[in-house]
Amino acid sequence: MRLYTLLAAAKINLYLEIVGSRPDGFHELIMVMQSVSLCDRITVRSIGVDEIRVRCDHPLVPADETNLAYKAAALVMAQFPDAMAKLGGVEITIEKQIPVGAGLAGGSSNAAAVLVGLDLLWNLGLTRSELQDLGAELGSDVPFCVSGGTAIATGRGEQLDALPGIDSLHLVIAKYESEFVSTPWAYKTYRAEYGDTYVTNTQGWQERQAQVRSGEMVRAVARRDAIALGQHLCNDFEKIVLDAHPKTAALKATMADLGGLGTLMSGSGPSVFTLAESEAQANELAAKLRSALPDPDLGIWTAQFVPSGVQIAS
Ligand SMILES: C[C@@](CO)(OP(=O)(O)O)[C@H](O)COP(=O)(O)OP(=O)(O)OC[C@H]1O[C@@H](n2ccc(N)nc2=O)[C@H](O)[C@@H]1O
Ligand SMILES: Nc1ncnc2c1ncn2[C@@H]1O[C@H](COP(=O)(O)OP(=O)(O)O)[C@@H](O)[C@H]1O
Repeated sequence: MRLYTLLAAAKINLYLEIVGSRPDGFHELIMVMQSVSLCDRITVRSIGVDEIRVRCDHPLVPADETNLAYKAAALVMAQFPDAMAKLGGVEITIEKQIPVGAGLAGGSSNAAAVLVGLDLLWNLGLTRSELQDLGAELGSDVPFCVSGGTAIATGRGEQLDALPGIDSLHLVIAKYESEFVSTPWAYKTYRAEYGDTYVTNTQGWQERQAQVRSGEMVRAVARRDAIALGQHLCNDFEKIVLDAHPKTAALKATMADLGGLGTLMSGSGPSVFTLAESEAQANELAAKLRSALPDPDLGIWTAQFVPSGVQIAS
C-alpha cells in the first residue's frame, strides 16, 4: 500500500495537577487524559523523491519543517534511513478540524498519526511502545496521542497507565477563535506564580501520585461513574489562564450554568468542555450555548469519548 489515511483524535484533560519542577526543566505532572472524537485527518503517501512534504490549508499551521507532523517524519527517517532509501519519501496531508493552540493536542495528535502511518507505509513493524518512545522525543503529549483512550499520565506527561474506558460519555467543546494560549507561556507563568508551592523531591511526587491514583477522579473513572467524574474535574492551569483570558473565564461560567455533568478548561487552554451523558444532551447543551453566546468568534463542537488516539481510516 502506498497511501494510508489516519484519524488523529484530540485529547482533553479530565484532571491536571502540576506537582513540581523536574531536573530536565519540565514540570512533573499527574493527569487523567481522554481521547475524543474531534479529529484531524492525516494522509501519508509515498513519493518518488527522498523528501518530506507537508500540505495543510489551515492558516495558523506551518507547512514547513516546524510542523510537528514533519518533525515526526524526520525522526522516523533519521532512525530508519534504509526504509526511505528503499521506498522513497513521504507527502503528509493534514486536514484540520481540531482548533489550533487550544489545549486539545492538535499538533501532538498529528505527529502521533504520522508515526503510526509511516510504520505502516514503510513496513517497520514497530510496537506501540516503540512508537510511544519515538513520540516522547517530539513532545510530552505525543505518547498519549499514539495510544489514546483513557489514561493516567505522569512524569512530564509521557508515562502512561491505561484506565478503563468510558466510551458512553459525550461533550461540548468551545473556544473563541481569537483566543490562544501558548503552552510554554502557561508553564512559565504557572511557575512564576505557584513555584513556591511545588513538591521538591521525587518521594513527595510519588506520594502525591499514590493519592491521586486512589483519589476521587480515578475512582470515578474506574467505576465509570459519569456524575462523580463530572464533579471531580480539575485543572491547575485554570488558576492562571482564566485570569489572563477573561473572555474564556466568562465562557466557562456560561458553560457551567448550562446543566451538563461538569465543565473544565482543557490542558493549557483556552478550550473549555462540558460533559454530557448522551449525544442528545450534548446537542441540547451546544444549542443552549449558541443562543446564550451568539458570537461568531465562538467555535462550538460536539464529540464523544473514544478508546483510541490514532485510527486507521483506510
Ligand atoms: C499542557 C498539556 C497538558 O496535556 O497540553 P496542551 O495544553 O499543550 O495541549 C501538555 O503538558 C503539553 O504537552 P506538549 O504540548 O507536548 O508540550 P512539549 O512540546 O513537550 O513542551 C512545550 C513546553 O511546555 C513546557 N512543559 C511541557 C510539559 C511539561 N510536563 N512541563 C513543561 O514545563 C516546557 O516549557 C516545554 O518547552
Ligand atoms: N500539525 C500541527 N497542527 C497544529 N499545530 C501545529 C502543528 N504543527 C505545529 N503546530 C504549531 O503548534 C502550536 C500549538 O498548536 P496545538 O498543538 O494545536 O496546540 P496545543 O498544544 O495547545 O494543543 C501552534 O502554534 C501551531 O502553529
